Amino acid sequence: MTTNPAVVLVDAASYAAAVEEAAQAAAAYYATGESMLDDDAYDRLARGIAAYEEAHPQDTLDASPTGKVAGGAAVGDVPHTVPMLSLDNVFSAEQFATWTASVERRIGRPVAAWSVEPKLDGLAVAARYREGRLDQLITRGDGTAGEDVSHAIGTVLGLPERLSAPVTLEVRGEILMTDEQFEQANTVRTEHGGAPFANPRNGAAGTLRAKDRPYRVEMTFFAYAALALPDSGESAATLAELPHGEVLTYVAGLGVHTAADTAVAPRTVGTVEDVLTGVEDIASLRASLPFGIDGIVIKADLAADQRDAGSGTRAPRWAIAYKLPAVEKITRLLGVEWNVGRTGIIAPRAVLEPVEIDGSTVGYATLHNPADITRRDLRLGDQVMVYKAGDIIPRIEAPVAHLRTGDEKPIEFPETCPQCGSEIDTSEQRWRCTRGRNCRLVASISYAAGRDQLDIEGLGTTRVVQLVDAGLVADFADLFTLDRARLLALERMGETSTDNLLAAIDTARARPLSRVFCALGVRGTGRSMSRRIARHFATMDRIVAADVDALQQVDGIGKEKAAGVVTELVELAPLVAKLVAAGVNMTEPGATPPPEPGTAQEDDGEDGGPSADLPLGGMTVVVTGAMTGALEKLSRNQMNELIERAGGKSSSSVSKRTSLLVAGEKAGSKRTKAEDLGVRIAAPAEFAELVSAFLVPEV
Ligand SMILES: NC(=O)c1ccc[n+]([C@@H]2O[C@H](COP(=O)([O-])OP(=O)(O)OC[C@H]3O[C@@H](n4cnc5c(N)ncnc54)[C@H](O)[C@@H]3O)[C@@H](O)[C@H]2O)c1
Ligand SMILES: [Zn+2]
Repeated sequence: MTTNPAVVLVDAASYAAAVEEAAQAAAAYYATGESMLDDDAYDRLARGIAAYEEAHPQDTLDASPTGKVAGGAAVGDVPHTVPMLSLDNVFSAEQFATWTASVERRIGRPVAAWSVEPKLDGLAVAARYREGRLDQLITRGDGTAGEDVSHAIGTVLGLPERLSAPVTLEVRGEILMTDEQFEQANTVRTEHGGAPFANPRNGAAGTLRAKDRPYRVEMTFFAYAALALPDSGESAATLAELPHGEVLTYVAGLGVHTAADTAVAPRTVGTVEDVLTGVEDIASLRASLPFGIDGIVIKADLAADQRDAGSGTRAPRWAIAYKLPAVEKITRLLGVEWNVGRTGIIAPRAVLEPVEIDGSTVGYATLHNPADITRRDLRLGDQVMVYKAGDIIPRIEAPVAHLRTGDEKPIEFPETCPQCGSEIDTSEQRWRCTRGRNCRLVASISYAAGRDQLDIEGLGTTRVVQLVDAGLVADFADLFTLDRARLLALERMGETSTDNLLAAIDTARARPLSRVFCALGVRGTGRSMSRRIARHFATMDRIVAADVDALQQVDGIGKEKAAGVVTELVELAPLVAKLVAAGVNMTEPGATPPPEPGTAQEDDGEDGGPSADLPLGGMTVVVTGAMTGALEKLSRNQMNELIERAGGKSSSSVSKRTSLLVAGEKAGSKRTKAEDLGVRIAAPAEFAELVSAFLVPEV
């Protein structure tokens, strides 16, 4: 397990700036939970500060967070009877072994037993019980004194107002929000016009201190220690002598909540090896827990071992936090995509500024449903807290509302199905395309009939929906065998429109292979890639027969894409067979197939391959502005097809590698750029002449 690198501070000025930033962040973090940094960013800053101080001890500033509980930021006026300390950290099994050795050296004997428990990600509080009644709730503060937050008594699950026995003692533990409580809290807050909490920890920090709110939100307490108070009486001796594990059992018996009833219950073990097994167990359960943990705490279990190890000013020497990598980062919400599933469910997905979390780069997060977006008050451009642990799909916890600039924009919801264009059924929380399971079919047929594919005039989405709903087509090959009489029976299909449609479909039967292949909708093969594939293989048979290696011969296809295409083509084989049977053209005019493997390769003496004799052989051509003359009627896609038929490569942007810019009227920035770069520029008429032999009327 590794940690992210520390911030590197190069001089006294950047050190001072870092100290100030850390102090501000910690103050915000402990007061309201509204820090501008995520924990990982804060920890990297704090480590950078500590490293600088180690190299330049004389420069150390008073405000430095190093060695202080709560980074020196928290305050309070209720003294603790025994300091409430922080914990030192280790990040690996090796560091842990080094630490145990140092404890054992200090106490002069092996540690008798270890307790292993979750490091709960909330905030520490001390709950003072007098004769079984909850009397006072105090925060950790700076470790020596904390704030009185007794107003929160009664709002925290697991911290009963009455114990099952009239004992006097102080229970210490963590107050947090479970995932469910967090969701609940943000719902209530946004309903009251408030800003959502960025994550459960901030929610707990903000809620614990808040008074006089018009609503109540619930939190949960987990005890992890108990100690005697001055008037504890005879239980004082018991508490002072019980091993840690038994203290937890004792407080649980009094009715206080501990982690014992969770999947990561505290355990007591004898060896370092068993500790590490426990660490792994807890770490592996992290993603599935209904509350957040940020590590595992390991403690010497026996009171005598703890006493002999003692404590420093910031942390005890008998306990350590085995930190787990940060699973939350702040990043920006760039956009929302709406994807349609197999059954027509329309699911929003957040597009994020890519951020590294726990070793992987996260660029997307789930958003459940539109109501969820509204409820969480997410806006485009928001800084958001993103959570990703283990194999779970990354999710947005909440916007970091205090980082808003005012430039955030509302998220727009689609008005029609983003896949097929039909109406959306918004009656349930999860929106659904009214075409349901047929949505994909409608979309794939509409795509196949589209302008850049088979270009079937008169076959728009509405008509496709009609054909699909009437059960006349189950894939786009069925278009070619439509029955005139059944078409006539449809609503709004008179003789003329029926015959026009059938004629348009018949014309489409003769489209070049590049378009027929494009119509299949294989992932990653849009217009220009389909043309490259069709020109390379010349016939559908060869495309279908191509293996991963053969496909990689096509410009722009890497191993991964090739494998994807091969797999999809296997699935599409029945559709292709149906198209062949329907008499659809399966060859690319003018393309020469690659030599069959095994046959002697003909050497034409040029490395440019077959395209070398063509007028645009080896050239990269960009088209801009309005085409005129012989080229006037050609769409941009058809222009690109023409360029490729004539042996060139079409591109959409001008660069140093552009060989020729075809610039029509109203050519703008591309022309200027070509002039700047000295790229050859041709007018449409000049270009038409150059490629006249390839200017065949489009079939
Ligand atoms: N984002 C920010 O701006 C910001 C600012 C300051 C601190 N922080 C974060 O706070 C952390 C440091 O805070 P810290 O000093 O509170 O220390 P800590 O969270 O690293 O560890 C000590 C605390 O762990 C808690 N704890 C949880 N489970 C426990 C258990 N089973 N037994 C004992 N203790 C347990 C206790 O509250 C204890 O005080 C860092 O992770 C840092 O990233 C963030
Ligand atoms: Zn749809």
